[in-house]
Amino acid sequence: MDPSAPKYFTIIDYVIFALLLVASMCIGLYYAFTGGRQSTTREFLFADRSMKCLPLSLSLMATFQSAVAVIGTPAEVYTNGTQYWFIGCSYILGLLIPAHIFIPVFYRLHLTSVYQYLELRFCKAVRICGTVTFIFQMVIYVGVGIYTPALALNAVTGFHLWGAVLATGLVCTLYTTLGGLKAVVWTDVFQTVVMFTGQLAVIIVGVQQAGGLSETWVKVRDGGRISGFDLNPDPTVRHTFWTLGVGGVFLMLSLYGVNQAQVQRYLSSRTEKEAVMSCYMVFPCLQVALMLSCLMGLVMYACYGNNSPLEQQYITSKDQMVLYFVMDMLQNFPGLPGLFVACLFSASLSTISSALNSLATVTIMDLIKPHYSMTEARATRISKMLAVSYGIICLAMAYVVHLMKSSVLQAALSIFGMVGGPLLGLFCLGIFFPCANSIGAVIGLAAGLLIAFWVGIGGFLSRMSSSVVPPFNSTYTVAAGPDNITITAVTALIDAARPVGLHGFYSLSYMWYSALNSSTVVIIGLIVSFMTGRTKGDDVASGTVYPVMRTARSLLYKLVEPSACCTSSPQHKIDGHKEINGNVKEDAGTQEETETFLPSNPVSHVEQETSV
Ligand SMILES: CC(C)(CO)[C@@H](O)C(=O)NCCC(=O)O
Ligand code: NA
Repeated sequence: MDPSAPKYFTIIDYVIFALLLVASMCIGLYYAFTGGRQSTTREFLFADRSMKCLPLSLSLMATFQSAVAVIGTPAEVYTNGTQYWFIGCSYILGLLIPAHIFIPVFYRLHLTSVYQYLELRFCKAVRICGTVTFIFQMVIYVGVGIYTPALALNAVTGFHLWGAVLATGLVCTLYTTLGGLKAVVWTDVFQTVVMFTGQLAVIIVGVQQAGGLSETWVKVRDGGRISGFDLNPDPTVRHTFWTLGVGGVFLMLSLYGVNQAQVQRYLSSRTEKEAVMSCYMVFPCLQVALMLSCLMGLVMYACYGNNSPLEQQYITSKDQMVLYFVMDMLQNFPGLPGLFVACLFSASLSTISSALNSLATVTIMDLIKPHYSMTEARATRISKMLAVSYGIICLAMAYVVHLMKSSVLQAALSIFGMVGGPLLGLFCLGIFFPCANSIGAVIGLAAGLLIAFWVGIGGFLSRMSSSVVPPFNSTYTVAAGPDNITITAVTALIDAARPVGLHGFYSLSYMWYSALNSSTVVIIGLIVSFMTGRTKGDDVASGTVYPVMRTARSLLYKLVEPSACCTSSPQHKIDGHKEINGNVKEDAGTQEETETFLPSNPVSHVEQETSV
């Protein structure tokens, strides 16, 4: 069989793919006609604040796990080995910190959007800056998310590119608009199952094709694809333990700590405890997702070795490799290519739907409702119209992404770092530094975004202009053979041309973008705050600052004298009365036992939502 021949779908493949879209639509319709029939913003945007932790954790994982991860990660592991897997280390702190710092602060404030926090802590202007930045980030990201699976499918099977883009965009917009957050979360659960099943099926068949488990292992080991800890401290090396394990923590914080899509899920939990639990349960889910995609890369290597289909010019980019592999290896298994394509689109649908719902939420809660008084029914109608509009905007964005060319994984993670990083810095400035003021916050955010785009775009352009040099430094030796000499030569060349000055700055690993940009916001924010008259402790709305020193002291106290652990709760300061839009609200968190705090009267939440 000619390996360069286009691979075609059988009828079963089309049926499986269609089933995915139909099932997702049905879940949307179900939630459109049950419960409160999506007639309030509380139901449409917050799933009645009644979600349990299991569906939430799967949904939290699915939100930032799109086709980008499903096809980008294996391609990365195929070309550069398993170093990327160390990003899994960053999940520990990247989830513990949100669970114990961000969730308690946000949940107890009964926020309607995470940007409302910025108004409580700083002022309205900071809130709007945060919202606009978020919208910008998510619209670009969704563009990448819609376009990626469609492009891969088109390149490998000849499936109509814009047909696939339109089908995903429209189906997703429809069920998001009809079924609200409940539909978004439950389709996420269903789609996660499809995603894992598809990946697992391909891995199993792939191992079989490669000649069994031990054969697979020997091939990837001999091919140098198993990477050890790379402890090179050089921040310009793309992937090392430090860039992934430490830089990755900041990336994770920007996604799982302060991103509206995720915070909205925490806020829609029945209780704070359930929100914290869901955050904990994301950990194993994310590890499974990471493992499956890394294994897929290894299996692919075991099957093709160094004769990649890219090398043989059957495909034109790294990002088409996974799908080519699936169509190539799974030809004799009718239905499996369809299952994998369903897996790919599941990954993207779950991302797009979360993004559309969160975009509608911030637009109505942060940009529209504070300025116009309106009835609940009208607000819900507008939210639905917003979800549709953002669906269309993101489709348009897919076309813009079509015009850019970059490895999708790096592109997506760079967007998170360049736009999500400064936002993370803004929230950290508010939560950890009581002295920071509004002017500091706005100028800090602006400075963070400026540095982000300077380094991000500078790096992109300088990589473009020097594209003869591979964009990565491989620190392990690739398979022994005559090629070794050229590889050594190239490595020496890279070392000789070790970037200095501005170029050193531009060649910063994209995995550090989040850390760099969030620190810029905090540092500039603090400097400006001190220059313009820092906020005095009493002027900060209570509940908006996390008592770092107090917590540290009580932790220390616990260590020294374990019996005294129950007498001092570190969270005393983040409760009490606080002002929301001029009304002093009773906060249930004033109770001594914050652990047992349950929102006893759900009706009061409705009032708060509509009062904003
Ligand atoms: C963001 C992480 C690292 C963790 O969630 C991972 O899911 C990932 O690499 N995502 C890439 C972006 C995407 O899949 O859309
Ligand atoms: Na997803």
